[in-house]
Amino acid sequence: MWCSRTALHRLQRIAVTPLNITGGLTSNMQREMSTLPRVYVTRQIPPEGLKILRESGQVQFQLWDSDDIPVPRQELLEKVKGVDGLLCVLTEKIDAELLEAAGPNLKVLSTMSVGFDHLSLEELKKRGIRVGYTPDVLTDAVAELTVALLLTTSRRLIEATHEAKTGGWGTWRTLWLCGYELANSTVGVAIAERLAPFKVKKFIYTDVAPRPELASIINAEYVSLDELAKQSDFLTVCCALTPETKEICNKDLFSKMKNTSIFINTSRGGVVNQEDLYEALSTGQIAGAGLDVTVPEPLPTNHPLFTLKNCVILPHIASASYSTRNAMSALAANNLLLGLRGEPMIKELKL
Ligand SMILES: O=C(O)[C@H](O)CO
Repeated sequence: MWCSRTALHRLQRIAVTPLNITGGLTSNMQREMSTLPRVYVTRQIPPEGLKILRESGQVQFQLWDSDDIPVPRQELLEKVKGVDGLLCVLTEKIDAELLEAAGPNLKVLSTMSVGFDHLSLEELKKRGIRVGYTPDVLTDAVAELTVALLLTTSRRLIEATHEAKTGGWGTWRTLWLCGYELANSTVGVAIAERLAPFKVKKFIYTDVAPRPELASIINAEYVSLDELAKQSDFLTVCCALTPETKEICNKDLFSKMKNTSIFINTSRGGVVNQEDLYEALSTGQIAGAGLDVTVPEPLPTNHPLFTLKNCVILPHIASASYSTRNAMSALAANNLLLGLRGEPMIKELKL
């Protein structure tokens, strides 16, 4: 079903169901719609984004009308043929095969994500396709979840509720289910503002270069990755997955961490070598890990990491609040429309 605002408004008057839209169109309406840029949306995105697309009057779009399963690859390759714009989520691999299938009309790709490791940037650049993405609008939700995951892991909340529910709760014991406190700790982070009230002693961070404007807000010290590993009581990872950061959290890094340290990852599973992490957790090299992201996703339920009491695993929900997902959806829709109009996007990746 291809939708545009004008056609929809007129159709409301003749009260047909959406599925009958194409059949109910007059030839004028069909002509009007057929001149609009065609867009394929690979997921049933949250309502704010869909509303923007629908009411823009600027595009006709078709969508994979489900949030429960991703569009099958074969279907996607068919649907993108000849489109001018594509709005995708992080489950779609946008590579040479897909761009070939889409053909030369494709001028704009908009992903409803801050991460872009599912996009082949080189192939997009080669074809002059502009790329929109959704940074910033999810920062609060991700920071909140990171704090929740950090506290859940360090204070062993999953183990504790399990014990309470399954009869493990005997007498009050002096060291039972003890964890690690944020108070007086050193935290290597990008969520520092959220953690400041917990009386953290020191914030440290690493990046390709110091970021004094940001660091000064929270009084964080720039250190090397080695120092970050050595000093952090809580180490949180929030970098993009790129060839440079692939498996940057590996045996070498874990071996430098204190065995009382907690490792948190809310970025991409690919920045961690999971075998090395399993080793570090099971041998007591580090105290615990909280992961919102893994390789693969979903992580098979028989994966060794699930057997560890000191590993808390969430199903990639860091940005999952209603308001944030709607904001991401709206930003992705607006990026797409601006791109198709040849205007600067609100958030555009520099290729
Ligand atoms: O890349 C993103 O936008 C996030 O991982 C989604 O939660």
